[in-house]
Order: sequence, then structure tokens, then C-alpha cells
Amino acid sequence: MNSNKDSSVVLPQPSMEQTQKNGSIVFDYHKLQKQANLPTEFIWPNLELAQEELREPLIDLHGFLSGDERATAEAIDLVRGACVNHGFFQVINHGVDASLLKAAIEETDSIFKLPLERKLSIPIKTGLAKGYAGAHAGRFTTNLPWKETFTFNYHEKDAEPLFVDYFKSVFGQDFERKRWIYQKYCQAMWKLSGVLFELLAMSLGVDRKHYKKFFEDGYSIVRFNFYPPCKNSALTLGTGPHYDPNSLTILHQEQVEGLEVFSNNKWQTIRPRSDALVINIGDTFVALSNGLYKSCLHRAVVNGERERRSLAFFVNPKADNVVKSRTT
Ligand SMILES: C=C1C[C@]23C[C@H]1CC[C@H]2[C@]1(C)CCC[C@@](C)(C(=O)O)[C@H]1[C@@H]3C(=O)O
Ligand SMILES: O=C(O)CCC(=O)C(=O)O
Ligand SMILES: [Fe+2]
Repeated sequence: MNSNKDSSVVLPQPSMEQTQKNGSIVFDYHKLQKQANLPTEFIWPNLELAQEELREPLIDLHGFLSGDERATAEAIDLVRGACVNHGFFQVINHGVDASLLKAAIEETDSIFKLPLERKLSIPIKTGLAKGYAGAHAGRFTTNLPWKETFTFNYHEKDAEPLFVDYFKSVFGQDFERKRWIYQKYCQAMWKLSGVLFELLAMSLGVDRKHYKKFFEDGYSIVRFNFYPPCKNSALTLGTGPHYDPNSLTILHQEQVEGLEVFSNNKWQTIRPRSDALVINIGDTFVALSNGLYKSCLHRAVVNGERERRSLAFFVNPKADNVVKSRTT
């Protein structure tokens, strides 16, 4: 996790063209891109780029979803192998509608392409992961991520207040389209998380409904990442090295490379696949698997020419559920 949380006031950096707003730096990459050098706040030390691809399995969920025993046994083996090694795998035939996935990525443009002042009016409610942030301005003073984010919390059993009240308050009359897309997207992601928890339970030899029950009243942090192109892409990062603290992450990325995993002592890329979703184990699930499964360090690099979007669905159990290793 980026360890540069610094509660001191972020001081104006003469090297960076910016406008100050209540003490925090404003991330305006159109202006920053015109500067010859990358502002020091965005320069990450000792970056070494990945030289190879991670060999994470591509798991076809069709057979598992239709109850085919042989396909289920194969999926279980592949999940177990991936999770004891690095905690990452990709799934196809996952049941999430392809046009919904496409719309969900494309609709983020209607957020990140808003005028800067309009984006800054969507406050990030610290503590509650909610709202717009550019380079996490105001949260860190060095190792700033070259990205914009929009974040909200999703409760499967209580989605209306979020999608009606919050989205209407943030997006005004334009909220209906977003509501329709993202409510369906989150419902599909939540349903897929239930399928994955069954597969994970079976891979650990516990009752297939064990985790699904544990996550029944859970919630998700939904994070839209927008990584603008950066001409000094080799000097910065879109998302710094981190472990996901939640239980399970479902990542939908567009066809631009960027996600890298630190496994076997080196950074390795995860190749985007148009029909796949990337799944990774988070720290909370390590405890739920008695430490058998791994939550792996990962990051996102940025591209010199192309924009990159990714949608992360961070699944969490109900906040007051006690997370303990299984005694058996
Ligand atoms: C619970 C969360 C905090 C972060 C978003 C989710 C899961 C991953 C976390 C994060 C991505 C890890 C890297 C640093 C971070 C600040 C970021 O780059 O966005 C983290 C997220 C956050 O704190 O906003
Ligand atoms: O954008 C990506 O590929 C990864 C983002 C990520 O790991 C995160 O937001 O936790
Ligand atoms: Fe992550």
C-alpha cells in the first residue's frame, strides 16, 4: 500500500502547473502533459518494468456453471494452483453480458471527461470510499499515482439509495443512464462473486456455500480507474504496488496492458483478454483460507500513448463479520 499518507498540508510545488484548492494539488494531466518534465511528485524511485507475462490460468466457467463434473474438477484444480501461487486467475464464460461490460467501461468517459471543475465538485469522502479523486491529491505528497478515480460503495441488498440518491446528487439529470448501467454491472459482479466463492470453497475442500453465506450481507467498493497517457510513462505508476485488503477483486480492464503482479521475485504482466475478467485474492481471504491462498503485490503501469480504463469490484464481508481462520 502506498505508504506516503501524510496528513500535513500539501504545499504548492512550483515545478507543477496547478491551481490550489483548499490546500490540495489538482491533477490536470492536460496541463502536466505539456510540461517537459514530470513533476517530482509523480516520479517513483527504482522502477523496473516487467519483462514477461504471468502464467495465470484462464478458467472457463461454462462447465462449472452447468454442473459438468469433469469441468468443475478442472476449474477447482486451476483455481487452487493459481491461489497457492500468486492469487490471480482469469475467467471466461463468466455469465456477465459482454455489451454490459463494454457499456460499463465506455460510460466512465462521461465521468472522467467532465470539465475539471465539475469533477472537483464531486468530493471524495475520505473514510467512506466515495467520489472523484485525481492522483489522490491531498492524501499523499510523493509517489502520486498517474490516474483519476471514481469510487462508491455497493450494497446488494440496499442499492437504491446509492444509485438514485447519490448518483442523482453527483450527476444530476445525466444520472439515469449511469444508474441503469452501473446498477446492472454491480448486480452482475455481485452474482459472479457468489459463483467464485463457491468455486473457492470447493477448491479448499469446504462446503460450497460456506463463503457465500459469509458474504451474504456484504458490500463492495467499486473503483473506476482512468489512466491518462503519460509521455514519461517509465518514471511513474498509475497505481502503486499494493495488496488488495478486501476478500476478492473482480477487475474488468480494457484491451490495454497495465496490470502487473510481483511473483517469483519479479514483476510480470497480466495480458488483457477481451472476453475475460481478472480475479484476485485479497488479504481478507488469506485469513479465510487459513493462509493457504496468496494475496499478491500488484500495480498498474501507465502507457506512453494510450488511455487505459479499469473497473475494480472489491468484495467485502459485512463490516462486523469476524474474519477468522477456519479451525478445521
Ligand atoms: C479498500 C481499498 C483502498 C484502495 C482501493 C480499495 C482496494 C485497494 C486500495 C488501493 C488501490 C491500494 C493502492 C493505494 C490506493 C490509495 C490507490 O492507489 O487507489 C488504494 C485505494 C484507496 O485507498 O483509495
Ligand atoms: O488498474 C489495474 O489494472 C489495477 C488496479 C488495482 O489493482 C486496484 O485498483 O486495486
Ligand atoms: Fe489492486
